[in-house]
Amino acid sequence: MIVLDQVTKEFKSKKRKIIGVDNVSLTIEQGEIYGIVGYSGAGKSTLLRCMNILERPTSGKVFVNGLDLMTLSGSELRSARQSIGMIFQGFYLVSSKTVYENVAFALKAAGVPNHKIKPRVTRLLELVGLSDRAGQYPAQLSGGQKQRVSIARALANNPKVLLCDEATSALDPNTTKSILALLKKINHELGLTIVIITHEMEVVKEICHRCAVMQDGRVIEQGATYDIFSNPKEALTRKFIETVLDFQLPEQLLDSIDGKLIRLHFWGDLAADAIVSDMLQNFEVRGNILHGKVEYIRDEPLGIFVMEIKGDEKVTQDAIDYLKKRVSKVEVIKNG
Ligand SMILES: Nc1ncnc2c1ncn2[C@@H]1O[C@H](COP(=O)(O)OP(=O)(O)OP(=O)(O)O)[C@@H](O)[C@H]1O
Repeated sequence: MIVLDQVTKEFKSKKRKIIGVDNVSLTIEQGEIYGIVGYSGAGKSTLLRCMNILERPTSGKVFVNGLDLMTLSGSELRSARQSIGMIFQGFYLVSSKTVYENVAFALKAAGVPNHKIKPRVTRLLELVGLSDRAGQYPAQLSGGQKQRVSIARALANNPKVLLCDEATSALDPNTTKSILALLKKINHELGLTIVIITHEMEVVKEICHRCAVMQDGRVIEQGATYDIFSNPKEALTRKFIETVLDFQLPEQLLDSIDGKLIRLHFWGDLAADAIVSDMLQNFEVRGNILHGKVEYIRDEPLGIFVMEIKGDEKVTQDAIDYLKKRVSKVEVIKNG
């Protein structure tokens, strides 16, 4: 479990003071995958680095697994960091060492006796799907494979927490998916708490149980990923969501619509088609579905349909009221 209590990080240069993280309080539960999303400069990296005191907060408290990290001495902090693994966008593998040696190095540095190193590295390479690459050098690996080595290295000393700094940002979409699947597996099998910072909402949608949105050093919105996707409160959150769930209709089509245009949200397992066809049978209106899609947030369905309804004003309103009682959310986008 990670608790950040009113954490602020200021950077001072001769000329000015920059606030990287501004009074952030967050609780990340043991065993969850937590995403922190924001544009470049929002303070994500700084916040993540405050979680293992690679960046020492100017004020506030940081607790990881019950330890108050700000009060630890240098050597206590080094030992506490063994239970906090970290991976990066740039992998940071040692190019002159093989895959096996890169992982073994983390164990040697932690003082693990030699006879325990080989079985441990073998198990870790198996876990990340690289058993057949042990003797290869980083230059012989793809980006996804390099990230797998860095995950094995980060897990070497059995951490309870894994911090991921834009871990998939340098990878193509398919490789990103396979690395996210690996992180999901590790979270599930080892019960590891995973914190991911990213500017890609797709990453959050795919694997995060909960997430926070950052802007100008502050957390402006946080919650369960499904709630954030289905009912975002802040304009910036909506903007991030639109990068994944794009329901914009072409201007030309919008101009040609003379009925009422509505957007229907179906949360969970509501049967969208059945509800819409019931409405059309019960009310004398014509309906035309212009856009309809079911997306999966982690593994939970979220359906969004955009439709035009035409008919007598009163009957149309009754039809919309009928829908409001049956679907999760109805928005009138254009009044016609
Ligand atoms: N060492 C530093 N010295 C001075 N300013 C810094 C330092 N590190 C970060 N900052 C500033 O703090 C703010 C937050 O930066 P940070 O790197 O945490 O943002 P980010 O959301 O991770 O962005 P990116 O994805 O581009 O890394 C920025 O204004 C940045 O310029």
